[in-house]
Amino acid sequence: MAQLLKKSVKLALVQLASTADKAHNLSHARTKVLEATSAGAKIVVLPECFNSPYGTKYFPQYAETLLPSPPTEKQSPTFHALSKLAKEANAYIVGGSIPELEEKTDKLYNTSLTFAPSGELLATHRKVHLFDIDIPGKIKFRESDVLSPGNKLTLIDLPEYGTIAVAICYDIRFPELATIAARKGAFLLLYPGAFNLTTGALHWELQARARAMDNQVYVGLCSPARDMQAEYNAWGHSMAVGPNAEVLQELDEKEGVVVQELQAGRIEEVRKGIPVYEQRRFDVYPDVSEGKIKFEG
Ligand SMILES: NC(=O)CC(=O)C(=O)O
Repeated sequence: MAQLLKKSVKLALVQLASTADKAHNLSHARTKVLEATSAGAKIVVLPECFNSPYGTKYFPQYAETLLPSPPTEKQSPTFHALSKLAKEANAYIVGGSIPELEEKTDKLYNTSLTFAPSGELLATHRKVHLFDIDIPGKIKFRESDVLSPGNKLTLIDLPEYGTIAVAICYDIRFPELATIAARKGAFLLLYPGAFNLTTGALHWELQARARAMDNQVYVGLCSPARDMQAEYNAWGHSMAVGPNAEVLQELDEKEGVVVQELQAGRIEEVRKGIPVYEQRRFDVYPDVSEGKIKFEG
């Protein structure tokens, strides 16, 4: 059987310290991405809301318009900055996420853009599951007060390496997405995400390792660096997890870059050792990757 990851590749998770200044954030992202690609990374991931503060009141203020595609420089400076950077860095860039305004409907989304080394936009993922939680005395957050949810799963073919899946933060809590992506052949699940001091301590590593373990694939989580002056304090701890659910590398809460080699053949080795892939009982329960699944917007 063909290997899911066709050849070994270095993945970079760029944990950025972002500010309220979008232009600064974009140029800082460029510096850190080039640092990662100088270390050999060919797939580079940025954090959720990497060019703005994270919070419902900021989404309208920082939103960019992506449709019709390609947008003008004025409609989306981030689209153009990332496209140019992918070309300059000669790498795939999974551009974390940005607030998006769809002008036609006046709806806002939390959206991730992935670019090829040619600078071409390969895929757009709008966060499917909105982050609405209320843990008394700890944290209340309601993305749905201002955002609308995306309506599709996002699988992206990187011709030299194989298929990756991109989803955003709270999406990781819904294992169906990960399972469908893995059964459709993804070797890597990527989640730009900004957990916080409450949920990060509880679930960040657990979610990453669980998605890797359930599916025997690589998982990458990329957070903003923690800023205790900001209203929302991100957890940090960007991490790369292997197909045996082992944490391969993890940052602390400060700015930093993980560069991790993903090994061709490792997924198959893990699946051979613990062959749950062949032991599933779809005669007893349904296969969630079968049936009606939306991949197109
Ligand atoms: N910020 C998120 O979308 C999700 C999160 O913080 C959590 O699931 O916890």
